[in-house]
Formats: sequence, C-alpha cells, structure tokens
Amino acid sequence: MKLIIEENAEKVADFAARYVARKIAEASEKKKFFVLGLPTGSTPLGMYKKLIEFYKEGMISFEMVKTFNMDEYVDLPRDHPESYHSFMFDNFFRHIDIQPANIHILNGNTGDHEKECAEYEKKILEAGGIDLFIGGIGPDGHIAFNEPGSSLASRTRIKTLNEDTIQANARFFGGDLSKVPTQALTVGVQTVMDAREVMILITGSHKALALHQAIECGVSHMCTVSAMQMHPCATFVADEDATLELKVKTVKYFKGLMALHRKLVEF
Ligand SMILES: N[C@@H]1[C@@H](O)[C@H](O)[C@@H](COP(=O)(O)O)O[C@@H]1O
Repeated sequence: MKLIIEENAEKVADFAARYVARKIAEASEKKKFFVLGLPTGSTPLGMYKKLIEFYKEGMISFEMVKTFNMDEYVDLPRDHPESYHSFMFDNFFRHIDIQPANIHILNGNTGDHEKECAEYEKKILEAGGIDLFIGGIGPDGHIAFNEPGSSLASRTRIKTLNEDTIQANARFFGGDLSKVPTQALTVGVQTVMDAREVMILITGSHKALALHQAIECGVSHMCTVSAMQMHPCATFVADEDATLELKVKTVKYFKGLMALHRKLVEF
C-alpha cells in the first residue's frame, strides 16, 4: 500500500488527476481502452475539475476511456439534481470527450435491482475488468455504499443506508433527513478489490479516524475500506488534516517516500 500525504485538498486533487491522466495516456498510446471506476461525493470534485482542465488544455482525451460508477440511489429519478447520474454529468462527463456508450452508472429505478446489479458486474467483466478504481470514503470508513458490517466479499447489490450516512448526505437535500433516499445500489467491496489498482482519496479531519482504522488497524468489515490492505496495488491519497489520527511514525515513514511517489505523477 502507498500513502501519499499532500498539504491540502487541492494538492490531493492535483495528485489524483495527474495520476489518472498519466494512466489514460499510457493506455491510449497502446491503443487500449482504460477502464475507470469512479466515485461521487465532494472529495473527488477537485480531481474532476483538474481532469476537465487537462482535457481543455489538450493534454488528454477520454475517447479511449470506459467508466463504471460506484453507486446510485434507489428510487431517485435519474434527472433529480442530487442523483449520482446528475452529479457525474454536471461535474465531469458533460465537459469531456467521453463517448456516452462508454459511461456506466447503476440504475436505481428499474424495479428489478437484482437483475440490474448482476448485469452491472457482467458489464465490468465484458469491459475487461476495471483498471483503476477511485474511491472516497465515509467518515465511518465505508467505501461506495458498503456500510459498516458489509461483507468484504460483497458484490454489486442493494444496500440500506445507515443513519450516519443519511445524516451526512442530508446536506445535499436541504438538510431534510426525510428527503434523503434510504437505499442505494452499490458495487461490493469485492468488486472494488477485483480492480487492477485502487486509489482512495481522503481529505479533512472528520475522516482522520477512518484513515487510522483503514491503514493502521486490522482488516475489518466495520471499516470496509480497510479491505484495501489486502489489495496488491492500493494507494491512499490524503491531505494533512486526514492524517491527524495517524501515528507520527506512520506519517514520517510515508513522507520519507514522497520523492519517489512524486515520480508516479510526472506527466
Ligand atoms: N456513497 C458515497 C461514497 O462513495 C463517498 O465516498 C462518501 C463520502 O463523500 P464525501 O466525499 O462527500 O465526503 O459519500 C457517500 O457515502
């Protein structure tokens, strides 16, 4: 596992965007599609902004990119401003040259959630698997909507959101808890684990305990992102605030590797 520690959220976004841009460019040079797993939430917004900038500056193209989003609310119309469909189109897809057919987002309005989830897993396989899955985490260490207690062997399925997550997401629904959807379709922990690479973005002191549990404690279904300790190629990109609960020794160790890790984003 790599832990990248950047000064602030903007630098986390810059690192992540450069990392993704370089991977896309490498695949395009080989005339290969690059398959990205993508998150929503406020954490990845800065990365999406930078990637749009890189595209507008002519540094990268998304013509050879396929995407699979992590999750989507159940029974929230696709065109609702807070659906993850709207989020992704408004903040990313509308501004780049990705082919619409290469965008995949779970549909929480089909009425047959089991079928939708099974087909999603199938589509990922047909695309050749995910090359790089990018994720954020909830303050309780959940990845996608794999809430505490979710099986670490889970695959795409319907999940009922817990109280903490509903409260955290209420800010997007005018602070009204009753308006927050209570269920979502989400990729499983194992779906993320199957990706060839995983990159988790964590910013803010409210995520500090989660980062500590994720990388300094044992693997536990109570902090589902901790499963990434078992992934052969996982990178956590955090800002200083998110490292507040880590041991000084851990921080010092990974900061000592930063010169090496900077090479990963030379682009
Ligand atoms: N399902 C999403 C997660 O994928 C996301 O990582 C988390 C944190 O969001 P934010 O980045 O806004 O803190 O929110 C939701 O629970």
